[in-house]
Amino acid sequence: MTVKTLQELLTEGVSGRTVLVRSDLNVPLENGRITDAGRIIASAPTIGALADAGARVIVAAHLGRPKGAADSALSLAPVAQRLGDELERYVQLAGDVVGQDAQERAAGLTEGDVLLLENVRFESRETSKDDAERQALARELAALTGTGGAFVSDGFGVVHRKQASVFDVAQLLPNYAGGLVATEVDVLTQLTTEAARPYAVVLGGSKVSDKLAVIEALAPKVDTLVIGGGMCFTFLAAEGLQVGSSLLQEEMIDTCKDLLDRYADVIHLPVDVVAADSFSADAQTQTVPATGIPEGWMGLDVGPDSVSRFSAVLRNAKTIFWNGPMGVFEFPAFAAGTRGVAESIVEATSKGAFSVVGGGDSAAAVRLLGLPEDGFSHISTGGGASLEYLEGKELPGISVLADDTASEG
Ligand SMILES: Nc1ncnc2c1ncn2[C@@H]1O[C@H](COP(=O)(O)OP(=O)(O)OP(=O)(O)O)[C@@H](O)[C@H]1O
Ligand SMILES: O=C(O)[C@H](O)COP(=O)(O)O
Repeated sequence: MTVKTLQELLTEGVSGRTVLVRSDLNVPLENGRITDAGRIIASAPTIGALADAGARVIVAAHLGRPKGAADSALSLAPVAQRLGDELERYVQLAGDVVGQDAQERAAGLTEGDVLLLENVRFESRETSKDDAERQALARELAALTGTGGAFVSDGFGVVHRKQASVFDVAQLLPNYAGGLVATEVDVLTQLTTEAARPYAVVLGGSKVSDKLAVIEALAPKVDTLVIGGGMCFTFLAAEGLQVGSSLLQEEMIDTCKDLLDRYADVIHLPVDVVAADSFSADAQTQTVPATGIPEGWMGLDVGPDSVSRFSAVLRNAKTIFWNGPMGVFEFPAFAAGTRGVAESIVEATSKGAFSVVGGGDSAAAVRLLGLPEDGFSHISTGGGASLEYLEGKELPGISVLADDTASEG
């Protein structure tokens, strides 16, 4: 498998060529303001290196999940501005994805210019299940690069999606792995091939259904699997406990029961929870044992005893992968579990452990809670993508890079 790197493209020379870069600039927004620019900051070096080398750079990216039509609330305008600040150069924003404005702007680019296309998911063909529809959009994206064009895949957070700007376009242009994708793959490979023991995985977040496959894949390979966040209540219910009105995926209870039977020694669940009488920042709260969540109350964070137990294991781990917050960290009253677990991971890292944070929300939690980013060995830009990589699934946006027919043609 030959995957060409950004460095190889730069060595070939990009001056005067148009390079299409797929980045993951899907950042959280609140009232149109970016609350965490991590993905923009991580994407800037590849775009900057190409622009500095004289390429005409066109960036394709998505924001949120628009329904295949323009939606002003999901415009990339704030992202273009922030990316420009990061690159210290003007980033133009096209008014569409492959329409007249994008075409005219692409044709007018000069060396070192950066053009961000409007949210690529405003085009319904981007996410279409119909190969022909996606390929048609991919042809229009590739056409923006004109003669001598190239494609750089740098949106690690989206490489698990078989979408036009991630997968199909890579088959139409000489393709290269961007610096961010290369780094992410290198780091995650260390977790799958040479993890030092004890190896602990911490999973939280809200959807147990999304993470069951990764639990199934990782449980036999790790020493400890800590489960917190909204997903722990389906496991607690599988142990026969009452979980009040906590998040519960009833259809998953049997599967969780089966996992608990098979991996009883590996899986660690909370022993206490911070319960609330409503899902709000100023709810009434009480800390209760996991065996005694009152009717009508919902667990919104793991409790202090759970944090102590989780921390005792995590402090001694040599490899740690963490995906998903332990509680509703966005509300200060329910942030202590996430903070406590994160601090133990930082402590383990300072003693030599290799730690990776994967997941948009977990990475945002690290920054929003003011934890030191350099306290972790690596903060991945990919949530679903890093989980699917660890599950051993094929990632379309990576495997397509091995198909270098376009580069040889
Ligand atoms: N006990 C809980 N009840 C309800 N929601 C919770 C609970 N604990 C955590 N959450 C919510 O889970 C959300 C994060 O879940 P998610 O599974 O999306 O995390 P992630 O994998 O880090 O993110 P991403 O999928 O964006 O990469 C947060 O918004 C948090 O508030
Ligand atoms: O936020 C993410 O995990 C990536 O940007 C992918 O977004 P998606 O889950 O909407 O495809």
